[in-house]
Amino acid sequence: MLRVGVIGCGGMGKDHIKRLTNKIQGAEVTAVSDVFEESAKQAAAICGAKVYTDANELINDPDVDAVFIVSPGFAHVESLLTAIKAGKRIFCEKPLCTTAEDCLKVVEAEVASGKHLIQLGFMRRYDKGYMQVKEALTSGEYGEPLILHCTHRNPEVGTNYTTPMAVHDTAIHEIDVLHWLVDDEYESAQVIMPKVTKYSHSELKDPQIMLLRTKKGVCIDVEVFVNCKFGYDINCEVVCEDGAIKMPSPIYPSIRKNAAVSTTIDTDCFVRFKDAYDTEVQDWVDAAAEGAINGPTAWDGYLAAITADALVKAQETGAVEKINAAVEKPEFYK
Ligand SMILES: NC(=O)C1=CN([C@@H]2O[C@H](COP(=O)(O)OP(=O)(O)OC[C@H]3O[C@@H](n4cnc5c(N)ncnc54)[C@H](O)[C@@H]3O)[C@@H](O)[C@H]2O)C=CC1
Ligand SMILES: O=C1[C@H](O)[C@H](O)[C@@H](O)[C@H](O)[C@H]1O
Repeated sequence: MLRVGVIGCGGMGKDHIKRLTNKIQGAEVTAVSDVFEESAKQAAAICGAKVYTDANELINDPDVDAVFIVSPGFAHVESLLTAIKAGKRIFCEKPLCTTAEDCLKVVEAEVASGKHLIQLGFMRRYDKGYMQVKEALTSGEYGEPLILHCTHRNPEVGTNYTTPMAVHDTAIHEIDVLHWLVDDEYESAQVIMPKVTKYSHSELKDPQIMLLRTKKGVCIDVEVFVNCKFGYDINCEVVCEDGAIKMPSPIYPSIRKNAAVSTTIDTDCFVRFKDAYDTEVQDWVDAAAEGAINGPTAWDGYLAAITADALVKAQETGAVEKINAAVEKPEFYK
């Protein structure tokens, strides 16, 4: 039984604790940590785990074999470096870190440890819809991908949510999954700012249109609209030489009533990607027995971060910004 310590007991943290406690085979939560003790106590009530307010103490607890990092992105780097030093297996929620510089520190530390320790929570690679699109692309039946049209729509966000977060907190999912889909790397980034919705606030330009070009010339547009109000609406269409592949939306009944037809749109990621979270976490637990990592790695997190940094710069300049890795991909990740 893999004994897991969870750092960060907020919305995602509690969702993963319930998952690890009630759904996942081969793991149990033995410790939880949060800087707000009450949050940790609430989480401990779910799983009967030990309560910490210091993440480093949890990481070094001998009853913790593996660490789940679900604190805010800015807090990931310290926990990652501490857990690598302690030789613990790690599942880190996205983003790996909020800057490419910090991601590189983590990559270098993991490589130096000589052990594959980190899986990153880019769960869309485990989503059935994205996997079906990738299967269609890999079949070769539709020729080369040319253009991708995507949306990432949230019903609403809080006043702590700022313009750069649309990139490193939200679009980071598209940044990772889309280059994986088309099996290519990014070359440049640009951001176009439409008229701001009345539902936004002074620190957030919303919506945004993010444009990415890959090294093979595939052009991608991602509409990020985090105050769309109508639902949690994730779409992806790949236009190819011999056809267009549209990712299926979640299936709900079509209701006819009062001379109208309606269906359901999810309202958050926890429902929309529930199966993907379950699959990625089970994969991480199962791989623990072999000391392997099958899912996205810290290097994937670094690649996402250099693209995110370019998009954040493009938010400010409005220009097309180049995307370049500071280092070659280490053999360790090949
Ligand atoms: N994969 C996905 O689709 C999603 C991923 N996430 C990720 O999960 C992480 C947490 O996000 P949320 O739960 O939405 O945030 P949240 O703000 O609801 O919860 C964060 C929790 O971490 C605690 N915290 C802050 N600093 C800490 C530290 N140094 N050590 C321990 N706990 C600390 C806070 O007190 C809070 O309880 C983020 O990295 C976020 O990007 C969040 C939602 C969806
Ligand atoms: O990771 C997530 C969620 O998956 C949502 O899609 C985003 O909109 C949110 O900002 C982010 O925390």
